[in-house]
Amino acid sequence: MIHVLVSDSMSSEGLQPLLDASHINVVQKTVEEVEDELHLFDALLVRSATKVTEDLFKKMTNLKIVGRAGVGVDNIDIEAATKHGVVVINAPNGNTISTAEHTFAMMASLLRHIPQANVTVKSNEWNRTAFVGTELYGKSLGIIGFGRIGGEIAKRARVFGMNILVFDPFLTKDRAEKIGVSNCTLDELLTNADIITVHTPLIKETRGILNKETIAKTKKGVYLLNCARGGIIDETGLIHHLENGHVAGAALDVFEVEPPVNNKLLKFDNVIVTPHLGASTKEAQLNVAAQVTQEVLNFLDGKPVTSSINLPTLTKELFDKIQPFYHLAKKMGNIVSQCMKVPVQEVAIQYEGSVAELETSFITKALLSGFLGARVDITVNEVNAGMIAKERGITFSEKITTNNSGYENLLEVRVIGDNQNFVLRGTHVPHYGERIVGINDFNIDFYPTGYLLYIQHQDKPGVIGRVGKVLGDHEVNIATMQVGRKEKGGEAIMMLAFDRPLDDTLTSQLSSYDDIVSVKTIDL
Ligand SMILES: NC(=O)c1ccc[n+]([C@@H]2O[C@H](COP(=O)([O-])OP(=O)(O)OC[C@H]3O[C@@H](n4cnc5c(N)ncnc54)[C@H](O)[C@@H]3O)[C@@H](O)[C@H]2O)c1
Ligand SMILES: O=C(O)CC[C@@H](O)C(=O)O
Repeated sequence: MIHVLVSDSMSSEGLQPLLDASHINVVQKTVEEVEDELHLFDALLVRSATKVTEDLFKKMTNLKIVGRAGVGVDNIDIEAATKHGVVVINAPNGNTISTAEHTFAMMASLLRHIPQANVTVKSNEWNRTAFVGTELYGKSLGIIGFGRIGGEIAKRARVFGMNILVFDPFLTKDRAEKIGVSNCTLDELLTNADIITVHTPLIKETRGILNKETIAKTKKGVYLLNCARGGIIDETGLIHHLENGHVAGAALDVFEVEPPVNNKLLKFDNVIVTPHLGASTKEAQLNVAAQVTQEVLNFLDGKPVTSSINLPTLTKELFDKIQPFYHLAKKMGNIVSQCMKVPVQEVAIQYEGSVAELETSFITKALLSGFLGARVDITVNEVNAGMIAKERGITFSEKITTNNSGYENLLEVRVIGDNQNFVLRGTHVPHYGERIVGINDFNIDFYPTGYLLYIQHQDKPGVIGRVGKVLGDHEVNIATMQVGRKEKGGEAIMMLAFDRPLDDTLTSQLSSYDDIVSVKTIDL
């Protein structure tokens, strides 16, 4: 049974496919309510209320995936997720329209004083002169962060006859041209905009992008909006410029601390606020819940996820192509690790032939996770393999080569360790399967599975017979056996496969023979 915890409120219609799956147990409770059972859950679905911290990852020892029903993942410690090998996915576009519409509604409300006027009429006042507003038409709207939401706001603003100024350091010329906007510098936007709205993620570079100094560069009487994340507009800086009258008004859906506690911003008549409602529509909640549900179901079924934050994203088509190499790479990493029981400094992977045209970074991570999984005592997978390698001082690299060694596709891993190097080559033959075709300088051909015995020996008469006799004496049946040598009478190797693990006494006995250089067991 797979256990999924849904710890924030979510559209039950969106969650329905998870609720319907007979092999999945869905628990809809807060983290605090299931404190004693946290170690059971395979998947966690959240909105913004649950704080997914390092501490929570430590408690959720079985966790494999966190699904964020929304865009912003600032409530999830991505670094900790990666370290613990947990995939994080989000629902990047399910609430774009709702948030753009909310921002627009806030902008219109701010300039026409609708919330304030509403309160007075309901208090039996009829004060028309106090609420003279400002038109949006002809005004310059500065959009900081021109992604999905920023783009939708621009479309709406154009219909309202507004001029659009955009600041986004990552905006491509193509996208800007397609939407008909031009990217300017932050200073140009600040000095020319009548209204400024922020739509970036909350990251180091955007925290306080509008602050006491930058707001001072804006036009006197500017209007500011934040429907993205609290902290993108620094609240202290904003308060300063509301008090001195430089800012004419602000509309805030988000706060540095939510819900706001003793927040001075709530005292200004020209500040209008909503309780983080940008994505709160029936449509957006259904969209985001349905998106993460589908992604989590795909992931739990071993299918690719398309909106991962800490994994390369793959389409189903690409994933199907990669899968054979993914499994081969994982086994190759595992074999090398078991053959090289010494400290390792470098793992270099080379791709040749058709495999080189695929998303090799994913295959590299699979190989690395196979390699590290055999030598560290924590969960290692494609998510955290790079980070764990780095922590342990192991550098890794990948290279595409145009060499042609005769295989349709070839993966080669070269591992450099203390006084020892090891090279392994593998290929995947369609409709036939994975083959290991080279160990160091030896050509060989075996199927990497089960219990293997790798023997380095001298190419002399009687060695193979002696190995066979020892195994026979111990009643061990050899499933398959491959031999390889460089030259007659020189160094040679054997790779034997068995149906069950071998005793240490047997491998010690084999190692004691003069013509046998080394004996290594490999369990796959
Ligand atoms: N209020 C809500 O309920 C609500 C709902 C949805 C999203 N959000 C917030 O809105 C944000 C934007 O959502 P989106 O879907 O448009 O995201 P997005 O990823 O499509 O767009 C973000 C844009 O910010 C830009 N950016 C990054 N760093 C920048 C910088 N230093 N300066 C300027 N621009 C920068 C990126 O290039 C990108 O184009 C999200 O991160 C989320 O925090 C809030
Ligand atoms: O869960 C919510 O309602 C807020 C979501 C929103 O902030 C987001 O980043 O997608």
